[in-house]
Amino acid sequence: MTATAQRMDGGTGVLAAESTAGHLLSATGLVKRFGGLIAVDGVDLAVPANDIVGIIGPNGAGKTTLLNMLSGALAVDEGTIRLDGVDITQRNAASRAALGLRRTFQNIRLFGGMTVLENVLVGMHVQTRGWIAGGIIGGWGVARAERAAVETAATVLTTLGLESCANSLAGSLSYGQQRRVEIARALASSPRVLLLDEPAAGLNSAEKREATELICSLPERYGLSVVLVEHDMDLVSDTCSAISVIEYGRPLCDGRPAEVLNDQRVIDAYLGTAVVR
Ligand SMILES: Nc1ncnc2c1ncn2[C@@H]1O[C@H](COP(=O)(O)OP(=O)(O)OP(=O)(O)O)[C@@H](O)[C@H]1O
Repeated sequence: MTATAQRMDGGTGVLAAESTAGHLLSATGLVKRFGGLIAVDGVDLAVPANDIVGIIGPNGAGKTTLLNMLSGALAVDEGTIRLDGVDITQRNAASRAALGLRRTFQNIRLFGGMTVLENVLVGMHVQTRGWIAGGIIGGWGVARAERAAVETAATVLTTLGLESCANSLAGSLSYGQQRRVEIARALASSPRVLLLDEPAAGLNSAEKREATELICSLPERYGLSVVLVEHDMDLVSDTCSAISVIEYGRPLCDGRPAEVLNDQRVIDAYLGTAVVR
């Protein structure tokens, strides 16, 4: 059974506005205003452990704003975000990252003039600082902590099929490989929840298939949950066990992919035609 098939058959996630308790990541009543514009208006989210949930909606619906609030890049105007039951609403992005909430960006943000390995190590700095401090206190020495970080980064690159690119400049890689490096960079710090903002944007169909396989494999391989914002409905329906739809910042509906992607409200607001599966 492929990773995709496993998700389609075995996903247990339920994204339910009425029940966010007991989930790894949950948000209730999130609101974000930009002046007079309400970009996110009362959105709830419930992400079970080891699951993949999707957030879809038309351009400008508020999906990236929602991810920015979850990651801590944007302050929340109203609402509460909890990670494993702990209220993280007032914590900044670095603090949330240290607790295991990591993200990738819609626009690739690699350092093109640095190697792939260096990019991954930079992304691990929140954790490596801890390792280095622990190393000094425990008598390890900085060099050993740094070696451990390099080994972890190299292992993630190998797992993602990027070992042969480790010493290449990130800017010299194909678009698909760069997106993969972004995910590797987030994975190297052992996140508990990974927020992916349009990971298939700009990919060709072969790269999209690879991205689908990779995303499907993440919960089992890394013991994490994924929140996926994406416009590619094949990727969404092949990876997510539950989808939430937002329109004009407000929740439109949520449920399993087959239900949501054939819901007339979603077809009218966003898809145009049903996605029959
Ligand atoms: N920093 C900001 N200042 C003012 N308005 C903003 C800001 N960021 C987003 N917006 C507005 O908030 C609304 C939601 O934007 P957002 O980028 O979250 O939508 P989206 O669903 O991610 O869109 P897309 O699918 O095109 O990426 C839009 O009307 C956008 O113009």
